[in-house]
Amino acid sequence: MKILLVPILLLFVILSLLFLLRVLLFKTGLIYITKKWWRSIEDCFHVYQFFKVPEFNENMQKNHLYRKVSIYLSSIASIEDSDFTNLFTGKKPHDIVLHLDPNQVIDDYFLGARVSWINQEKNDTNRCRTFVLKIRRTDKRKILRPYLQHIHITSDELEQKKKDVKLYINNDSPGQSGHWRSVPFKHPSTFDTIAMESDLKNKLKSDLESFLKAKHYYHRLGRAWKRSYLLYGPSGTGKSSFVAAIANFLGYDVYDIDLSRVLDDSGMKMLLLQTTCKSVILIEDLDRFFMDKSTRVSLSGILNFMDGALNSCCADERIMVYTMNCKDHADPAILRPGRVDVHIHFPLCDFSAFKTLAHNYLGVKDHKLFPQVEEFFQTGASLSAAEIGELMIANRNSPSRALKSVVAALQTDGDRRGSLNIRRQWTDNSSRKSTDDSGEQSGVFSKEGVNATKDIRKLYGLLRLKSRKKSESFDRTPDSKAGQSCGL
Ligand SMILES: Nc1ncnc2c1ncn2[C@@H]1O[C@H](COP(=O)(O)OP(=O)(O)OP(=O)(O)O)[C@@H](O)[C@H]1O
Ligand SMILES: [Mg+2]
Repeated sequence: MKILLVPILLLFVILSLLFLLRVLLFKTGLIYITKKWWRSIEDCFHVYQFFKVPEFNENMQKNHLYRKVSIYLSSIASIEDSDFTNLFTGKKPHDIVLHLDPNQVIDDYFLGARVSWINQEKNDTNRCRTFVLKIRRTDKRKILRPYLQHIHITSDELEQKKKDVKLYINNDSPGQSGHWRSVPFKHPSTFDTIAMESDLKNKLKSDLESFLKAKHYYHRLGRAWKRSYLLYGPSGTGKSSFVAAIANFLGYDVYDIDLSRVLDDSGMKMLLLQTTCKSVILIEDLDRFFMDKSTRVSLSGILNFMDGALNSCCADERIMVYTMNCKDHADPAILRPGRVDVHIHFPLCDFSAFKTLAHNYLGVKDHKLFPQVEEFFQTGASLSAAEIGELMIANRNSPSRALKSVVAALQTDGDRRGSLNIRRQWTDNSSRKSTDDSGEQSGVFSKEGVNATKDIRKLYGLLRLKSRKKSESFDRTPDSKAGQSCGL
């Protein structure tokens, strides 16, 4: 027995010592000191190359690579883990930016290799600042080019995200065409705040994302790298808010064209020429253009504008958005595939959109009045999201009162606009397979309805209750034909 006790005791002592050592290393920070020592020993066995990125070139012009490296280094994880770092407020509220201290060194890892950056600052009269990249000679051939490319791409993306979005408004005066005025774009609308079928919303988001990646594809086809969306539907259903959500999602500036202020077709061309890439170009209420003959722009002026026909450099990386209340008055030439890639219908509210609004505006996910509200929607009554939103804002302190006021408003929805909006569809024609390797689709993204006479509305509502599941499926409507015609 005694013979066994000694090794057990020994094992216990060894384990306790190891445990204590672990606590000592990790709790006191000795592990970092050990790692540092190990690294400096390791460094002795490698040959390094140094690459300087000075802030200015020999002509004292700014070196853009310096700015990109600075943006990139502020974003990498190792700056947060470094022994010390400078914290500054960013451009946006609550934004905190990390900056290297003079002569601070931080590590970065790329394709399994470790590189170091030194923020070299000379305290002479010119206060010349340089980033120095230290890279192992053995890694240089493998990673230098892709690493620099990675810095370019990452810093561009970060800049795009941080950029203040601007709203441009055209301001033509006699003798001065193509003049834009800008103001900061502060619209808070995002894809999360828009009440819209989540499937449709996700499809639109991925449509935008795949467009962004399709530069080479468009150029290979000899086409302007642009994507155009037609948003149509009754007033107050979220068309303008959706444009703001697109701009906020992409970080693109918005150029909002007021056709009544454009002097002529050449003014229209000048406006397009003055827009910058990475922007949303918006023409609101395009249907009014066909009814209101007072505008000085001709149909061909509009068509050329939509095509970005001047040349692809002034239509590249643009999202064109047109809004309308109704497509009926639009010239078919405007709606033809290529001019409008995607048609999105914005219907009046249905019960599911109402629930999203109740959640966003009142913080309510469920309520005893919901079944009553649903019943009204099923009998064809409906209101626009704007109308429901206003009622909810006015009664935001009392969800019950807010919902009662929505019920009362649905009760008095005399013209039963909602009955035109009964069936929900995502018209997605499988024959319209994308030819775009980025996976983009053209088509109609719509909720569309059928006409029902006043007398059968109630009956229809009951029937719909039974056949609801069927009507949720993909369906074809006159719009889906339009979608087919847009097919890629
Ligand atoms: N689908 C929606 N989701 C969330 N809010 C909405 C929605 N539709 C409208 N709203 C709210 O209603 C108000 C008006 O919406 P918006 O201006 O986007 O409508 P619109 O379709 O552009 O109307 P119009 O055709 O009259 O220009 C906005 O304040 C917006 O917040
Ligand atoms: Mg609008």
